[in-house]
Order: sequence, then structure tokens, then C-alpha cells
Amino acid sequence: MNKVVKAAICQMQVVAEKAANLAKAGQMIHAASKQAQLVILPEIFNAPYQTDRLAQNAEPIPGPTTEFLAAQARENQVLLIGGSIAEINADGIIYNTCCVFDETGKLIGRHRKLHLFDINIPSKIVFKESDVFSAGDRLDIISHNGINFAVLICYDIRFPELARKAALAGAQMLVVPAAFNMTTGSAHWELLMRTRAIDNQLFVIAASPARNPQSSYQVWGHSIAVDPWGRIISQGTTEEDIIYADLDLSLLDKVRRELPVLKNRRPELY
Ligand SMILES: NC(=O)CCC(=O)C(=O)O
Repeated sequence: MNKVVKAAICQMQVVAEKAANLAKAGQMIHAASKQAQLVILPEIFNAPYQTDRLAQNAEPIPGPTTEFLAAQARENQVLLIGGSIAEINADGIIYNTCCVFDETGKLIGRHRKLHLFDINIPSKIVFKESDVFSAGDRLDIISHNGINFAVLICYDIRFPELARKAALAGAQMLVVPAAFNMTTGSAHWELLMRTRAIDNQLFVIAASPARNPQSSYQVWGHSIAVDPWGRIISQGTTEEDIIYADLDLSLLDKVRRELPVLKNRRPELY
């Protein structure tokens, strides 16, 4: 296989007004489409990532935000990993959900966050996603134009079994809409993305929002693309920006051939 995928991460600043977030996402997707075929948005890109604001911004799928994303994918001819939104289903259950659209605007994949971000680090950060969200219950491999990938949403990346399951099911890349915070982001963001890439010898592409001083939840930023050897291909700062990365899928075969850790596993022992 010798295929280079041109990816773009839209590290957009998320503000209070949904219309402004959609407008910003649209501008960034359009700009990114000039150079990239795969475009990624961050977690909860259409509304503030605050537990007291998520339910009021929840939408059905299909709904206004996913219709907007479908149109963006179609008009800009990109494979669009639509960050995530608060999804409300017919029973009133709310999920943190990523939708993936192909270049015709067709919904080709959906991932509901599997691990809810409930943490309490005294005098640093308390966050309880489970006050609002219910957890998803499945992991899918999405295949499109010879690219196989899994979507993990933010906190999902901390669970090595999940990433391993995706790799063993054929994922060549983990795409991670995210919104790490200042405390855990500074400690673990880069390490986790690089570790999952090394563990599983695949690409990891993680999209954060840009930092917004007005937000109650301060994001870490530093959107990142990592190759199967664990090298950082490109990384953002805390500012709004589009981060580009060329993903040479032939590297995956090379790394797995030369250092065959996936083949050398002894799953019967652990
Ligand atoms: N939105 C999230 O899931 C945040 C995850 C996070 O910050 C972490 O440290 O994990």
C-alpha cells in the first residue's frame, strides 16, 4: 500500500453561540479542503463544553448541526470527521456523538463516546459528564476509500484495550475529537497520543478546540498528528489554527513488519 492521506485538524475556538460555531467550522473546513481530503473537528464543537449547557444544546441526528456537516462535506468534497455534538435520541437520552460524512455528504459512521469523563482532582478540576451524557456501547471500524479508522472521543483514548481492539479490527488510524483540560492536558495529552500510536503502530490524529479565555472549561489545545513510530507529524499551539498532516499509510506496514509487536503478542498469557 502506498497512499498518502492529507489530513487537516480544525483547531477552532468554540464560543457561546451555536450559529457562530457553525459559521467558524464552515470557514475552517472550506479553507482546509484546499489542501486536505480528511478534515477533523474537535469534541463538542458547536457549543460550550460545560455540563450545565450541554442538554440545552443537544440535537437529534439528523438535526441542524449534522445537516450542516453533511452539506460541508459535500460542498467541500472532504471526508469529514464532525467532531462531536450532544445528541438527544427519541427517548430523551443524551450522548456525546461523532458523525462521519463522506464526500457526498452521506453519514458513513457514528461513534458515541464510550467512557464518560467523570473526574475530581481537588483544587484543579471537577467534571462529571455522566450528569448529562449516557455512554455509547459499540466501537466500529469505518472504512472509506481504502482507509480504515476508528473514532475515539477524548477520554476514550485513555483506555488501551479500546485502542488495541480497534487496531486488531484493522484500524490504521485513531481519530480523536477531544477537549482535554489544562491539568490533565499538560500532563498527559501528548504522552497518551504518542503511546497509543506506538502501542498499536497506527496513526493518531487528535483535534482540540483552541483556548478561549472566556470559557469556564479551559482546553489544553495542541491538536496533534502522530505516526505509527510515535513521531509527532504536526502539532498546534493553543491558538485557533488549521494543523495539516500528511499520513503515509505505507509507514504502517513498514513499522509493523520491522518491529512486529502486534504479531508477537502472547494474548494467551494476559
Ligand atoms: N472531554 C474529555 O473527555 C476530557 C478528557 C481529559 O481531559 C482527560 O484527561 O482524559
